Amino acid sequence: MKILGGRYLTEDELFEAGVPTVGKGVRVHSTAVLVDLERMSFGSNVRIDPYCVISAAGGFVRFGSYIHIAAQAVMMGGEGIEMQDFSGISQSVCVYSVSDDYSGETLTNPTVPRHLLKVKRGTVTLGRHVIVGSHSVVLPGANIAEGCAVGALSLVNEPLAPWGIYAGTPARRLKDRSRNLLHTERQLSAESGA
Ligand SMILES: CC(=O)SCCNC(=O)CCNC(=O)[C@H](O)C(C)(C)COP(=O)(O)OP(=O)(O)OC[C@H]1O[C@@H](n2cnc3c(N)ncnc32)[C@H](O)[C@@H]1OP(=O)(O)O
Repeated sequence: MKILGGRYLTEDELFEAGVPTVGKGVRVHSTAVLVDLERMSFGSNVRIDPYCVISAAGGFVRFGSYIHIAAQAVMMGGEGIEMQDFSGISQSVCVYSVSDDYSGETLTNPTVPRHLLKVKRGTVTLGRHVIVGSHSVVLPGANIAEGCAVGALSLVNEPLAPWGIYAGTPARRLKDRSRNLLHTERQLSAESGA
């Protein structure tokens, strides 16, 4: 496939740049901005598309295997973000493990000295087989359990129970999600000899 504009960096380049743990088949687009590589880890078959911004500063960002981060996604891992195997976020999804306090009790934004801020913090885990639709926002502590799908333009502000299809602002459970994909996962394992 010919691509005009940027290129995908490989796992070897990431390792040389300082990521301590990188599996096989990892591709990170050269326009993506990754902050604090030493606090990141990558399983195998991870793809990060153009213009993503991913920060592990002060926390961590951990990617399992078969992970897709679509273009222009933002991940703020100051408290810690984990994406488990086969999870993915679509274009322009924002995942925050830290957020300013919007109540008006304190000043906000990172130009202000830290001791005058009251930042909300909470690790975020996207469980196995989670997919989050385009332009959604995931707030600190809003863990998304295994097997969930989140619709486009949703706000996830609290933990979601497993194997549901959720959507809306705030996200509500629409229905259960099929588990047939687990058969396909077994097929993939068989085909790849894993
Ligand atoms: C890397 C990539 O993946 S790139 C592609 C990115 N793709 C996306 O972002 C697509 C995400 N998909 C969606 O948002 C879908 O609408 C889904 C998965 C949430 C639901 O799809 P379906 O299961 O077909 O449900 P359906 O369209 O029947 O909708 C069910 C109800 O939820 C509502 N609904 C569907 N999607 C949303 C949404 N994103 N936000 C709010 N409400 C929604 C529908 O209006 C409908 O409401 P009603 O029962 O009152 O009429």
